[in-house]
Amino acid sequence: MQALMRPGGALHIRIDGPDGAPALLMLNSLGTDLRLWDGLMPHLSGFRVIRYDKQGHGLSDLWDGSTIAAHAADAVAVIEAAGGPVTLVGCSIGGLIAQVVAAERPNLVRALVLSNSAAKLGNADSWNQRIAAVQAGGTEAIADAVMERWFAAPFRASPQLALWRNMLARTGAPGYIAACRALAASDQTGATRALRLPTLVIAGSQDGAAPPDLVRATADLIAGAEFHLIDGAGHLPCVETPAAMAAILIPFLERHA
Ligand SMILES: O=C(O)CC1=CCC(=O)O1
Repeated sequence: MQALMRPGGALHIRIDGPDGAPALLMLNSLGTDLRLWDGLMPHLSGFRVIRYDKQGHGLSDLWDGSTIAAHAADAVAVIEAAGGPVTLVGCSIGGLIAQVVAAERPNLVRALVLSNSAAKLGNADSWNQRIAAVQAGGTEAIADAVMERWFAAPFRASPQLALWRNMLARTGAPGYIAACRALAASDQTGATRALRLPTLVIAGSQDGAAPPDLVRATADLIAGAEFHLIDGAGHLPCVETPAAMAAILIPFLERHA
């Protein structure tokens, strides 16, 4: 296991793939850890894949995770520790963090992939309601409702659902709440409209958290961005439909990473 020390604590990071291969930095969604990408990894053998647990998630400490800027600073530290420019692949809040890194540190970013993400996700009221529910009952209290947003019905009927539900329900309330506060306060619309780098945007037709129209509206902000809809996928296509996601992702990475 590998740790990256930050001023406030340790980030759990993992790097797979050959040194010298084009580097990808994977940025996880809310309530998940770096295992989010396990299903996609067999498709990414030609790349150096850098993953980490964001603050308050997985094995990483929590010290300052209540702003997107703090999470973006962690992502920049991971890129610098890994030695240089990467393609960012962010899912949901991970895509929001990616947009901030791309806007503020363009020299560190070759290309941008936003999966099931947007320049603004949800609104302050909905995040504050979620924070109140987690304060009252922990992440267990919201787990069933979140599974409905994460996955389409066929995946929810599979045995794997229990494991993803456990991942969420075992995420500590402080880290989860901090990330919700970051989401409540974040709107990247202006900065994302100014992005000028190769960008791929992916949506899932069954996504209950970042519906396709919202995701497409963010693609429309970025000059030249490619938009793809995965039919039948929910909020986490890297889990639910990794082969379909790879069929979109790999040609883009071969051109731009
Ligand atoms: O938990 C959800 O509803 C889905 C989600 C929103 C932001 C994120 O990262 O995941």
